[in-house]
Amino acid sequence: MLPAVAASAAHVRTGYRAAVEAGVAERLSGHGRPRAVVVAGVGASAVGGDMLAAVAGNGAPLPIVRLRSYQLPGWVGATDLVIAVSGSGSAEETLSVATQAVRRGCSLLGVGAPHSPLEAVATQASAPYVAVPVSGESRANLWLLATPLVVAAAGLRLAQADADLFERVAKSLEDMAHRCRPSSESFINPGKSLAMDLAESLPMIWGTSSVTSAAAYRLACQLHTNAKYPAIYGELPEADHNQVVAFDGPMAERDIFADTSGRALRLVVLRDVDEHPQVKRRREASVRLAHDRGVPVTELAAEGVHPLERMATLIGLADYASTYLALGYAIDPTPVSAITELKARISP
Ligand SMILES: O=P(O)(O)OC[C@H]1O[C@@H](O)[C@@H](O)[C@@H](O)[C@@H]1O
Repeated sequence: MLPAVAASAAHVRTGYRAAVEAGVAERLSGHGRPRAVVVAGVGASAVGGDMLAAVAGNGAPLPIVRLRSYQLPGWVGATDLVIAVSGSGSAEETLSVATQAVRRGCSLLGVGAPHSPLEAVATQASAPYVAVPVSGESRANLWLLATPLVVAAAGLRLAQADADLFERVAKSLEDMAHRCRPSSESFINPGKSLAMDLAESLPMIWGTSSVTSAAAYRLACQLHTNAKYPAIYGELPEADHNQVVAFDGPMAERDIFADTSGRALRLVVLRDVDEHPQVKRRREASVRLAHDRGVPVTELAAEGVHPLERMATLIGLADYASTYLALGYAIDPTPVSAITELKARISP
């Protein structure tokens, strides 16, 4: 998994080139804006939808809906764009949605493995398809799958994203890869030190904007799949209306992992420069509340100007930390046997 994480910068460059070669921006800008954009995908392939929505931001002139299931909502029709993303090109939920989109006459854009069932659906519908050279698990190819979606957002004029931006993002992921390289010791390696913070804890991971919430969800999912580890995802302000009460609960009072004193619960807050002023106040107050109750807190700040750069700093770190946490527990980060077994159990 570590080599795949280290390849993130290369994946941004390859994903960008693939999207440009497939003419994504031109093909999407040629039709005028759709009424709504639906991004369909599950697991790691769905994260690009969160990233697209975050780069488009709150001021987006149309709804951007993330769909992580089988059925296209009834309101979706011919004036809408459905973007179907699947690393393998064969996730049943995504294929089901892509097929319904074609049947309803929606515009379709596919992103995923070449020569896959998803490519066949797109090709048969004469829809654009960005074939990216996915190798192994989709989560190890996030940037190959997500970068074309940001190119699509730029094509739809939902975000500013040019070649320079993708190069800056690639450089920032390279920088993270250097700082998190295996030979670098924990005290200067942010990936290892975050893994040490998370170890022996039940992390409650909060985003404070669409940018850092996308990264928070990615961190939680990477903890599950790489480290086979539980985590609770939340975002402010919503988490202040429910999850915050866990600061007073049993997980905050004792360490379920050991007989030693200490606390299981840990609050992990992913900060952003672009927070609603009330969310900023809520974040500061929540962190103080956690401190007052002795709940340990890890605060991480997204760095950069463009939302994609800010997501890259946190996602790059999340990918390393989750892999180092797995390795710290002597767990192989790559296999996901529970998912494989589950798929086998429901296969006809
Ligand atoms: O990413 P695709 O291939 O669409 O598959 C969807 C998801 O399937 C799951 O069961 C896992 O394997 C995920 O890593 C993957 O993202």
